[in-house]
Amino acid sequence: MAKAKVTMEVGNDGVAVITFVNPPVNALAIQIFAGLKEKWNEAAMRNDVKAIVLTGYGGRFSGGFDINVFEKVHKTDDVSLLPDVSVELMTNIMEDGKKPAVAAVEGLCLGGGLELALGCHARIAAPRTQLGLPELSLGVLPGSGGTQRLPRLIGLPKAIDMMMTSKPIMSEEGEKLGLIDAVVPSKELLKVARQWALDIAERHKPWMRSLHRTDKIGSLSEAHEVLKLARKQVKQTARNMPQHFACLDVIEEGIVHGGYNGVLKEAKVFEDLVLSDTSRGLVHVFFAQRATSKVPNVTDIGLKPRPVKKVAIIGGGLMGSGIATSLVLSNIFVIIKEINPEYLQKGIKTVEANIRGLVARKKLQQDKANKAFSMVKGVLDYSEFKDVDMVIEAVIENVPLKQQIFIDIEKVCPPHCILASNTSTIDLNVIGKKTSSQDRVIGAHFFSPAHVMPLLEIIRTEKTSAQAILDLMAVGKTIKKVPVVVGNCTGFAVNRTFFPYAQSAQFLANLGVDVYRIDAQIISFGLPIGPFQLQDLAGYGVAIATGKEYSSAFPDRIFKSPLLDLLIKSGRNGKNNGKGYYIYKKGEKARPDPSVLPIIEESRRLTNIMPGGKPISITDQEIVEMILFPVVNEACRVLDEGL
Ligand SMILES: C[C@H](O)CC(=O)SCCNC(=O)CCNC(=O)[C@H](O)C(C)(C)COP(=O)(O)OP(=O)(O)OC[C@H]1O[C@@H](n2cnc3c(N)ncnc32)[C@H](O)[C@@H]1OP(=O)(O)O
Repeated sequence: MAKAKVTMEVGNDGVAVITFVNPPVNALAIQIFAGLKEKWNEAAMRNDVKAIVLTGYGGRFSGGFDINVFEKVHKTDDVSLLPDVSVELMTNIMEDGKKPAVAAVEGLCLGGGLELALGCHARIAAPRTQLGLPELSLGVLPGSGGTQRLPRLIGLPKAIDMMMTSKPIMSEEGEKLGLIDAVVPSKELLKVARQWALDIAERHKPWMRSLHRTDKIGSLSEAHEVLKLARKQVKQTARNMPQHFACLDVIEEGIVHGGYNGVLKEAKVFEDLVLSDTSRGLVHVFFAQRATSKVPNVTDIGLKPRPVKKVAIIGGGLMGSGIATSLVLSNIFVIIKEINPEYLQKGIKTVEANIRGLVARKKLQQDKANKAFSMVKGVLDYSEFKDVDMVIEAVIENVPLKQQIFIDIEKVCPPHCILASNTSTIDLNVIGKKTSSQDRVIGAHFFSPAHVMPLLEIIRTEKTSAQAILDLMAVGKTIKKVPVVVGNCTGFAVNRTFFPYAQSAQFLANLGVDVYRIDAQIISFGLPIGPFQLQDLAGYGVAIATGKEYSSAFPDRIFKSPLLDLLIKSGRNGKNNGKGYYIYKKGEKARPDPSVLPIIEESRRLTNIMPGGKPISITDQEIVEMILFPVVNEACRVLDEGL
């Protein structure tokens, strides 16, 4: 990787083009800011420079501030490692400087990158450039004036939405909103930006300082209403996220006391947030997610992923149809095999419903949906398996059935075909035992709903070849999942880590703690639903089947509760039949079902673990710890065993 640097070239037209160079995403490292300051000051001083164009090297403007610096701050607790650029560089030198500056943005323009562009006096973009302020997803807020300048350019509601969701928009939308002054073909980007900068210098175009604008913000009372609504939404969607509330406070400061005061408060709050536990956690997640794409002896031995164009899914149930949906949405041809026309029809209909759901939620355009519909085909036998590149078996968790399927597919598929199973618990060596192709046997564990959840757990055995692992990782990336390669054990890494979660919840319920209180505390801690509602959603059959696997694999740390059996006996099966710990009615929110309480009482009577026969007294904090600490312990075991 080239060393981070900033270059400047002054043309005969009197425009200085300042370029920052730090591939692959031109992250704004400390030396980039130092270089920018130096070059900007030089351009300001030189008589032959009339205007400035700011751009990024290699077709990507910038992926934002260098996140490695956050990591260093987290290790040292030393916030002085953060560059102090918001006021001095971006406001005083750039925005209030004596020469006009135009940002020429392309590819990526995120975080601090967009903030640099906002500090310029106009922005020209190439088509489909991503523009966004994703800082909240790292536990911080935009720290270089973004909280102040973005609302002033595009209005409060849209600016708040972009910051709260951390989702980028495209330059075409940016142009409509007033964030971008013109979208031009990539090859004309610099030419147009240069001319634009000269036009500003000669007063043919307005010299706009974003921080001084007020025209898009509306009246104070309107702004208060927008902020009130935003706070209400955050309470529902991110109630434990300090950065969301802090960001709204900082925006409000600028609305009430002016942009400059907003920038000052922003810088102060930014430092506080960098040191928060939330930021430490989310920055860890950022690097950890990327580290998953580097697997020793797989991604570093010069192998190239082979193309996977056609995939067969065996079983068109909830998982199979969800996986099929993911694949066809990424232009991979899918055949779904079922055992009878009725099941097959149901599977195909589920794929169609999944795709239609995305269109209805405006996440997919109709023409792309039509293309996806055309990529899936249902079959009842193996005759179309002769040219598939991968099979993903997604039938019920039944060892003999899976073994037979693997014997069959080994016979009918081409020799390069990857033989994958979507099992969530069963040992892959057992599944592939009766084949002689164990180097091609691999786990492809998706999470329900498979077309929505990003995680793809890839399970390797000692015999799985590096090529098969690499191919599945590449498919995972193509279908926009986060593929994580793990070792083979009961429950693999994810469910193995989480089995104590349901166990502890059952343990507490049998100790007399109210199940709805437990769910509420876990939600309040930040999980989307609690353990009992999760059981309702997954169905009790799954919990009982997997529970048996864990009992035999880890007998020394199992709590056996009769509650699920009692629930099933009383005709309950969770969301499936509308009756579980909660009542489920179409179109209504799930609500607690008081008639379940005698069944829980019966379970308590049978387990008889309440001290003195009375419910234990426990604080809310202890509930969270009793449920999640065992999960942390199990995660440590998973790491310790090298899985
Ligand atoms: C003061 C400011 O307000 C504060 C900030 O700006 S905070 C930073 C805000 N920016 C962000 O959150 C963007 C983070 N980056 C991303 O979302 C994505 O990397 C991206 C959309 C830019 C590119 O995605 P993609 O092309 O898939 O590449 P991806 O694999 O993620 O990244 C490529 C490499 O660049 C690194 N990288 C990406 N953005 C980075 C950043 N802002 N800082 C440091 N490294 C970064 C990645 O770690 C990865 O490194 P690796 O190859 O060694 O693993």
